[in-house]
Amino acid sequence: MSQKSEAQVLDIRGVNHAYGDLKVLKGVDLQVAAGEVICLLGPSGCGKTTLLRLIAGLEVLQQGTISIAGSTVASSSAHTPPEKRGIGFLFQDFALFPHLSVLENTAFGLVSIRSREERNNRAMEALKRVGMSAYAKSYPHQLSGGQQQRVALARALAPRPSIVLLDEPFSSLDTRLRSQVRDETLHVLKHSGVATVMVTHDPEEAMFMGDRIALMNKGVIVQVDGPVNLFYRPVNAFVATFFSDVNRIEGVVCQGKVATPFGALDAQHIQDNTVVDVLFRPDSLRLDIAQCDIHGVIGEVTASRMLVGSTLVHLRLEYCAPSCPMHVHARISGRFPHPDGTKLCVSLDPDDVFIFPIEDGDEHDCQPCCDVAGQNAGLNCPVSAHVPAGQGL
Ligand SMILES: Nc1ncnc2c1ncn2[C@@H]1O[C@H](COP(=O)(O)OP(=O)(O)OP(=O)(O)O)[C@@H](O)[C@H]1O
Repeated sequence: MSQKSEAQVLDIRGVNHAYGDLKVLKGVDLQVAAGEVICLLGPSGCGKTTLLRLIAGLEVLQQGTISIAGSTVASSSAHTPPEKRGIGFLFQDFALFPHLSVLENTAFGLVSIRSREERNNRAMEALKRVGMSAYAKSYPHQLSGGQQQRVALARALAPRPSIVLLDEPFSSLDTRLRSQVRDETLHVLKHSGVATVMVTHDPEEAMFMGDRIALMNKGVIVQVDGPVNLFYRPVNAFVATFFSDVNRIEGVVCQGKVATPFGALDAQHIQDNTVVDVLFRPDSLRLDIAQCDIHGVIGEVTASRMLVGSTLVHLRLEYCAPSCPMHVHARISGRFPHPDGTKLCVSLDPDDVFIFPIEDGDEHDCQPCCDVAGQNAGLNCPVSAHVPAGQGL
């Protein structure tokens, strides 16, 4: 390993990787600091596992460099084998050896320690950290899924690695156990001060676990940021739609504005005639049994469904009807008392709206349309759709 003086524990620069003609990673840069948990998130096939395998050394790097704790472990001319990279692994299926006890499993990666007693002490220390020391003599088949996961975490941490790599570590656990185990895992990782890279395809899990999230799409990191910025300051429609359901209105910027049922929204930063997505989350809509002012539009409840702690309300907006029928979802906290068919005033806080040019959209000429009051507003008539979370646009 060649020496470098890098402040970050993990430093990935300019990584490109292909399987035959399939370009899987395209110019990936990523840095991870000690004690930081970073989640690689993205749709199936975007390249998360390939990136993790390259960091681990399970895949030979084709282009770029990967440095760990200041040493280059992979480049076009160097490949440090996985066992010499100072990495701990935690896989989906935990990969515990069935014929070894919990203590023996945990001590497995400590071969560099000659003294058996010292190895066992170190393994016990790791088991204590995850609350499993009382099970040291048990075998994996005698443990629950959550206990097996804790042993696997102890085994990953026992050699005191600089980085732990976790590949969908909670996916084999049922929903209730999963939230408990991931909470415990987060505390253990943060307490140990190790740098962590975790692959997940679940946005909520990434937000729960990650100090930062690298959101990937088609082999590229689209945005790497803290969960709050990803949620409230998405760089494009893909990011905005990945973390929650959104309502989508397609419109055209005319005179620096885009027409919506909630009034003409400011889009000065986008060129006139550009086709745009206007995106807003269901919980950004306000529903009132009251007269609408210029910022609201009448909506008829077509259905409502109680979810955990909130209700999703389906609404048909009376906007330019029948030429622009609009279906939107609102999410209100707790129970929704109104039956289907109720007419409500639906309004939207303009600060909760994201407007992005549609990347492959054609330019449209501005055509006269109607405003909230049904008058000609000189703006294009938009169309609406609802985008489920995790799909991306
Ligand atoms: N060994 C391989 N040989 C050929 N193609 C591969 C190989 N491994 C992965 N791929 C392809 O590379 C692309 C990226 O795969 P990768 O497993 O990195 O994605 P991912 O984001 O982890 O997906 P998932 O969430 O479904 O696991 C996919 O199209 C996959 O089919």
